[in-house]
Amino acid sequence: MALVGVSGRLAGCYCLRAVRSLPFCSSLQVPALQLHISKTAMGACQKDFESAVNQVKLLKKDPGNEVKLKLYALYKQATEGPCNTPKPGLFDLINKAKWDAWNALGNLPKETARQNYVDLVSGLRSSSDSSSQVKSEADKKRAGYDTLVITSEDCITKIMLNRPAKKNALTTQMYREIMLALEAASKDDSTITVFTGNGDYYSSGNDLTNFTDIPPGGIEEKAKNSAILLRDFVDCFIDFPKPLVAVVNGPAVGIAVTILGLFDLVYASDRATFHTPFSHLGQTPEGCSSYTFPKIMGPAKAVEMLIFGKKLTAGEAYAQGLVTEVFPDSTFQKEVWTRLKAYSKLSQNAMHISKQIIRNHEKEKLHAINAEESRILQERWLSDECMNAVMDFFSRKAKL
Ligand SMILES: CCCC/C=C/CC(=O)SCCNC(=O)CCNC(=O)[C@H](O)C(C)(C)COP(=O)(O)OP(=O)(O)OC[C@H]1O[C@@H](n2cnc3c(N)ncnc32)[C@H](O)[C@@H]1OP(=O)(O)O
Repeated sequence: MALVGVSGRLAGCYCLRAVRSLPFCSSLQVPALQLHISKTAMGACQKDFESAVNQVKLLKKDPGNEVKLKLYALYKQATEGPCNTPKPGLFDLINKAKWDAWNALGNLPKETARQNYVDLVSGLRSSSDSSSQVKSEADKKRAGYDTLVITSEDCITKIMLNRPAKKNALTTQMYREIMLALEAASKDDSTITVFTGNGDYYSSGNDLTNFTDIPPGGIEEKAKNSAILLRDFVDCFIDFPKPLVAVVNGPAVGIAVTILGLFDLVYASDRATFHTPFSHLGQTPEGCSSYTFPKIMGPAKAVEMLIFGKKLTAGEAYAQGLVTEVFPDSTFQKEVWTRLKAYSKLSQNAMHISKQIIRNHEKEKLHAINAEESRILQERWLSDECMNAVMDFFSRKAKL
C-alpha cells in the first residue's frame, strides 16, 4: 500500500522511512493495529477508548507514519503498560521503530495513554472528516468562528482575520477566537500555521471600541480584564509550537505589528505598512516588542517605531529585519503560497523541534516581558492621555 503524500514529507528520515511498510487495512489506509481490547485497558474512559480504536479503522485519510507510530505506542501503553519487551535488532527496522515509539512513553500511566489515544483519534477524525468531505473552498471553512475564516489545505492551516469593513480591528471576541484557533492549529495535522487579513488591511490593531464597552465593575475592571486578555493572547504566540507565518497583505497597526516579532516568517506585500503609534494613543508597547524589536532591528530603530510611532514601509521593515521578504502586491498571493506549499512538505518533526530549540532559549524571558508589558498597559489604559485619544478617534478628531 503506497503512502500517498507521506513518503515525500518523510523522505530522508531513516527511522520513519523504515515504517513505510507498517501494515495497513487495505481499503482504509490505516494501520492494522491490534484492535482487540485487553482487560487491562478497563478504566474510566474505557468506552471512549474502545470507540476510538474502532474509529481508527474508519479514518478516510492516511494519518502518516509518525501518527501511526504514536497510535501504536499509546495503544500498547494503554493496554499493556510500559514497554518491557526486548529491543528488536538493528536491522528489524519496522519493529524497532514501533518499539522505540512505545518505549519512549516510559512510565506513562495506562489511563493517561488511553486518554491521549482518544484525544489523538478525535483530532484525526476532525481533520480527516473535513479533508474528505470538503470539495469547495467554502466547505473548507472551519465552523465555530465568527470573526475568522480558518482553512486547512496542503498541510497549512490558514487563520484569516475577517472584519474587512473595520480594517480587521481586533475585538475582544477576535482575541478569544484567535487563541482557540491557535490551540486547534497546534494540535491539527498541519505543518505550518499562517495568519493573514481579509480585505485591504492586514489589521488596524486593537479595536478601540474595546475601551468604550465598560462593564458594571467600571473602567478599572475593564483595564484589568483587558490586561489579562492581552497577556493570555500574547502567551499563545510565545508558546505556539509550529512554524508561524504572517502573510501581511496590507497595512498593519499596533498589536498586529508588535506580535510579528514572535512569528517565524513575515512575508509582506509592498502595499503593507507597519505602524505602532503608541505615544499618539497614550499607550506603551506590547506583544513583547519592547524586547523583540530592539533585538531584531537594534535599539535606535526600535525606538523610532515604538516611542515615536514612525510608520515603516514594507521595504523599510524588511531593511530593519522585521519582515523576511517583500513581494509586489500584484504577485504577492501567488508567490507566497507557492513558497509556503513547498515549505509545508518539509519534515514536520524537524521543523517543530528546530522551533522549540530556538524559542526555548528565551521562552521564560518572553513570558516575563509579556507580563510586565500587560501590567504597565493596565495602568496606561486608565490614564487621561489614553482615554482622550480613544475619544478623539470616535469623535473623528483624530485618525492615524
Ligand atoms: C486587549 C488587548 C489590547 C491590546 C492593545 C493594543 C494596542 C494597539 O493595537 S494600538 C492601535 C489601535 N489602532 C488604531 O488606533 C487604529 C485606528 N484606526 C485608524 O486610525 C483608521 O481607521 C485607519 C488608519 C486604520 C484606517 O483609516 P481609513 O482607511 O480612513 O478607514 P476608516 O477609518 O474609515 O475605517 C473603516 C472603519 O473601520 C473602523 N476602524 C478601523 N480601525 C479601527 C480600530 N482600530 N478600532 C475601531 N474601529 C476601527 C473605522 O472606525 C471605520 O468604521 P466606520 O466609520 O463605522 O465605517
